[in-house]
Order: sequence, then C-alpha cells, then structure tokens
Amino acid sequence: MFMKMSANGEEAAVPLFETKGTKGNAAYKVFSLTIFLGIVSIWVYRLICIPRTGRYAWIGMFVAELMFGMYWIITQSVRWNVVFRHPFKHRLSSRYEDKLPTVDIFVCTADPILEPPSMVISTVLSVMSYNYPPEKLSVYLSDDGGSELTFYALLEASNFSKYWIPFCKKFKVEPRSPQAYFAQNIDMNHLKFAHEFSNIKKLYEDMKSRIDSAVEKGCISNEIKGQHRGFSEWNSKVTKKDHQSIVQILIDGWNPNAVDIEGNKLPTLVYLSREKRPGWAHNFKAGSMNALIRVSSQISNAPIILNLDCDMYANDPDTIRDALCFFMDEKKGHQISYVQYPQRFSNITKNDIYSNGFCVILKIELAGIDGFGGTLYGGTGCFHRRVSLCGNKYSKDHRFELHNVESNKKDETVQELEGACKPLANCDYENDTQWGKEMGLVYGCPVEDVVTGLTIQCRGWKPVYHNPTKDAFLGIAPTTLDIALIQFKRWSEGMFQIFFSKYCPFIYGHGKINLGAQMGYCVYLLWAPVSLPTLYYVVIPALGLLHGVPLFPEVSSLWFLPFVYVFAAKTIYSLIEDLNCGDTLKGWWNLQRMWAIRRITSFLFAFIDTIIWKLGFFPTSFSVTAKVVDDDVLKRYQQEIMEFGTSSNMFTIIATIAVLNLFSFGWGFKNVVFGTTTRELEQFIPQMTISGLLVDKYNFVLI
Ligand SMILES: O=c1ccn([C@@H]2O[C@H](COP(=O)(O)OP(=O)(O)O[C@H]3O[C@H](CO)[C@@H](O)[C@H](O)[C@H]3O)[C@@H](O)[C@H]2O)c(=O)[nH]1
Ligand SMILES: [Mn+2]
Repeated sequence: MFMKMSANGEEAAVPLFETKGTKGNAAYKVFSLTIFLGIVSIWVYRLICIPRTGRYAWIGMFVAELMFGMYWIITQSVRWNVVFRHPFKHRLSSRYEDKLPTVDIFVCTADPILEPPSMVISTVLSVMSYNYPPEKLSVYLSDDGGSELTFYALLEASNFSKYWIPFCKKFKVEPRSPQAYFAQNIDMNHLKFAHEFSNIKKLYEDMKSRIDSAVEKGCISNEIKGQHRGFSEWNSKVTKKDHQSIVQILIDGWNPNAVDIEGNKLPTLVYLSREKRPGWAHNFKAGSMNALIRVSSQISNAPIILNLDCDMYANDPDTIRDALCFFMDEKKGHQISYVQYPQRFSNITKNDIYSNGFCVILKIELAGIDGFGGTLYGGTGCFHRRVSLCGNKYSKDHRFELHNVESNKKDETVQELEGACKPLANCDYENDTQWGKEMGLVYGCPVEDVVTGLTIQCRGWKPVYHNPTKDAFLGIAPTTLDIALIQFKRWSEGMFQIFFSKYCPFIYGHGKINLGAQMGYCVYLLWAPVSLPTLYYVVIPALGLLHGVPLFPEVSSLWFLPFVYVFAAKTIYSLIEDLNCGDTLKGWWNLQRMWAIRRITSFLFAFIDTIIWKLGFFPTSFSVTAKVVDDDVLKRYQQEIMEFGTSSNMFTIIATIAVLNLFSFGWGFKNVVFGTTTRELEQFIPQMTISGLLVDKYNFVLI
C-alpha cells in the first residue's frame, strides 16, 4: 500500500538510490589473509628467538610489532566491505518535485581574521543559489566571533544575492561561490553573456573591496551602521567573549517583497551570534550548532539540515536533490539519519605536499565503513534529518515526515521572531537540559562530529556516505606544515579521547552497531596511540645499529621472509591503491612521508595530551585552522615547497630522529665499507634499511 503513495501515481517500485559493492573483493580478502599470516609469523619469530643480548630491546620490538599488527587488523574493516551509493535525481524530481521538503543550511564561522568574512559570504552565497525552490531554503550563519564585520559582510551578501542568484540560475554558472567562480580563468571572448558577466563581476569586486577594507580597518563606519538596525547590537561593551545573543533575520523569506531583481523569491537569511559570557563553557562548534538547531526550529524548522564550515562552498548546485534521494527513498529512506559527503579541498596541489587530499580515506576507507553502516559524521558537508540530530531514536514513525511537509507560516513580525529566538541562544538555556548529551551535538570533545555521529547510529539510525564524481563541497586545506600538523593533532587527540570515554565504540556501540563499524571507528580513534610503536621503531633499531645489537633476522634466514613480505606487500598495495584513487607517484611518496611525520609529532602530542586530559589537568580546546595565508606562503605552497610556518617542538622531534638515523646509517655504512663479516652484514641490513628509509623521509629537516 505504501508503495503506491507516490506523488503522481507512478508506482514507486524503483528506488531513489542504489548501493553497490566492489568487484574483486574476494581477491582482496585472500591477499589480506596472506599479510595476516606474515604478521603472525613475525610475532612467532619474536617469541621463539629471543636473544641473550639486547633482550629488552627485542621484547620492545615484539610489543611494537604486536601493536602494529593489531592496528593493521582493525584497519582491515575499512576495506572489507566497500560500497558505493548512486542516487537518481530525475526520479526524485518526477515523483516529488512539488512536495520537496524545506531545508535549513547552517554555516559556522568563529573568527573574522582567521576566516575572512568575504570568504564566509561566498560560502553563504553558494548555498543560497542552490537549484532548489528558494522559498524552501533558509540559510543561517553562526558567528562565534561575534563580529560586526561578519554581520556587515552578511548584510552585503544579502543585497548582492539579489543579483547573484538570478545570474547563476539564468546562465547556469558553476561553482556558485562568487569567490571561486571569479577566480577561474574565464575566456570573455567566448562567453555568451559577457556583458552580464562584467556587470556582476564589478558588483562583486566592489562589494568585496568594501568588506575587505572594513576588515582591514577593524571597524564599521557610521554611515554603514545607518544601513541596518542590526548594528545597534554592537556597542562598546561587546567583545568576542562577552556579548548578548544576536539574531538578525536579514532576508525574511515569508515577506512577499523579499525578491531578487527578476522578482523571484529569495531564501531566508539569518545571522546568529549566540550569547557568550566569561566563565561559561561554550563548547566550540558543537555549542554553536546546537544554538543553530534551536534558533532555526523557531524560524523555519526544516526537517532536513545541511551543515557546512565557513570555508566550504557548494560546488554542485544540485546536491540537495542528490541527498534527498536518500532521505526520501520509499523503502529505506526513513531509517537514514544523515548523508555525509567527503571533505574535499579546492587548494590541493598536484602532488599534495602535506597530503591533505585524503584520496584513499575519502574514496575507499569511508566507503568501507559505510559498508558496515558506520558512516562517520565529518562535521561539514553533511545533510541531517532534524529529528535524528535532536536526539530521537529511530522508529518507523519517521516514515512520512518528509513527504508531507506543510509550510509553517509565521504570524509574528520579524522583530518578534528575533526576540523569541534570542533566549534560545543564551548561555543558560542549556542548563538542566539534555543538550550536548542526548540532544544535538555532543559536548566535551574536539571532534564533536565523530562522536555525535556515533551516538546517532547507536540510536538505530543508518547514515549514508556518498562520494559523487562531481565534488559536492570544496573547502580550504592548510598550506603550511605546522598548521597541517596542529589540525591533525586536534583530530587525533579528539578521537583518542572518544576511545577513552564512555563512547568507546567497542563498549558504547556493542550490540548496537556492527562490529565492522566499531572497528572502522577505531581506525581513526587509535591514531594517537599508533605513535608509540612508531616512535619505538624509528629510535631503537637505529640505536641498536650504533651499539651493534641486531634486532632482525639475518637476511639469509627464512624468518626474514615474513618481514620482507609484510613490508613489501603493504607498500606496493598502498601504492596501487593510491594511484587508483587518482594520486600521483610523488603524491604517494608525500603521503608516506606525511604519515611518518604525523605519527611522531601530531599523534604523539595528542597521545600525551590525552593522557594529561584523562588525569584531569586541563580541559579540551579547539584551535581554529587559519584559512588565509600571505601571498609568499601561497606561492611556495603552489610550488610544493615545504613550509614550516612557526617553529614548533614538533620539528625538534623530527630533526632529532632524522639526525639519529643519519648517524646510525652512516655508522652502519662505514662498517660495511671497512669490512665486517658477512654474518654481521646480514644481521644489520634490515636496520640499515630502516634508517636509510627514515633519513629519506625526514631529510627535509636536515637541509
Ligand atoms: O569555537 C568554534 C570553533 C570553530 N568553529 C567552526 O568550526 C569549523 C571548523 O573549524 P576549523 O578550524 O576549520 O577546523 P577543521 O580542522 O578544518 O575542521 C574539521 O574538524 C572539525 C573537528 O575537529 C570539524 O568540526 C569540522 O567540521 C571539520 O571540517 C569552522 O567553520 C569554524 O568556524 C566554530 O563555529 N566555533
Ligand atoms: Mn576547516
């Protein structure tokens, strides 16, 4: 009976999306088994061949290899059952075009200096011009910077949108972030709409220079302040960390006069800066998302929410329809809580020097977790079902909520509505509520997204990971090594905290989510502790070499085979996998190097800080990633020259290890040249190889 309820009477037997597994998976499983046997042989060797000299170093090697091996087993979960999703947009349109649900879009920003307002509004404009009925769209900008500069930029954007949206839709231009669009090399001679193009380009550039100069000055002129009553919220007492809730509806979609220059309706546009007071925990992005959820519920209350970081513009104007195919599928849609798109970046260079592109993770691993129903929520580029984000358990009752949406027309005036919203964004609103625990995004973790996703799954929902050929969203990746490593530190620290908390997937998820999904989570949650065996491996064999203590079997011994096989097979496999995912050979090498760097810096610091945190010494923090760089740095980034950024302890560690291995390699080499016995040579070749490879990986700090 349910199958026949589609809009135009067409039988809804054909699904709105399908899921396909990968071919050749059986071959992978066999291959994986051979590596497993290799690993077990190594363990056995370590246990039965304990030498008399260097016993402790040897046992340490065993422990390190045991940890590596266990971690490797966990990583198999993300390759075991890789699935790909295919939505069918045209079917959605033919069935539900006039019944599409409303969608709320949240954009978060936190700092007008690290996140320039002109970039933030480009993201906002890109989502305002989605190919989607504008009266069904509401866009909310949350400003944790509490900055009138950002408010001013949004005000400018609300005016510019009247020109930009019709321009985009009329000429079908892409991408619809004006910043990204005008940054392309567009050949004016072959452009059919050259005239309109130059007009809008001028409008955009004028607006951008007004915003940028206001940001440069750091204040708003009185003349501009006269343009909107919203500016009155900023008096001399307002600072980033101390101010009242500010809610300003810049475009009221219900107002019949809210139209673009061609008379089409505009999406609703809201500025929100939740209350901040010293002494209150603000819970970073999670806190701002929860304020957004509440404020939007008062204004538009759409059943579907898209959330984006401020640097992440919409690259494909049809993504909403894509995502709705999952939610609105008659058979499976009602169980889907969120649809996560991969976090891709617009500024990745050819060989991706800091390996921010995550080719393999985005293409294979996340699709592999999806195969076990464990899709990670990545904090941006994610469509949520409001009820699941708000803490509801899955139940069959959610079946019809998207199909029968009614417009919730408000009778209040804009000012009344704003007034009603403000208390929802106040510090004390969450006192004695379940917000941050059972409702909304979970507090207390620097990767609020991953832990929130896990709790949603454990409430019975089935999220989806969708990696379309055309990128749905594009963000900005760090362009210097220090920033890249600090970002990884925050991630690995936050994830390790989850492992250590009551949300540990093996405990919290036990019996609620698939074992494969539990393991899949741990591939990332255990990044930080992987630093320990790595550190051991980059230090002890080198010291052994200097002291003449062999730690590996002789190369002519049969026991050497599993070491070579495991190392070679894993390396070659990762190379093939990476190239298959579209990376270059140099890019793959950079990736190997970045893992080697991250493991002894970001992950190690994250490990240490997590332990200190666990002992209760300091609360978690969130260092916002800068999205601006000066032109010199940018140039060097584009030329793929390693840029350290500020000096940091992390570099001291890398340099120490590089020097140690250089010495031990040189020492070993000297012994080879000045004659040692063949036996000794055979004993030390493995350690020399390790030192040689490490010198190669870390040499950038030596020159
Ligand atoms: O107090 C804060 C701190 C950050 N943000 C926003 O959160 C987003 C992500 O911050 P960013 O510094 O860009 O961190 P990334 O490392 O790039 O973020 C990744 O990792 C985060 C978790 O560590 C996730 O929340 C993000 O969605 C994910 O893109 C940005 O839009 C910020 O404006 C806030 O709104 N309030
Ligand atoms: Mn970011």
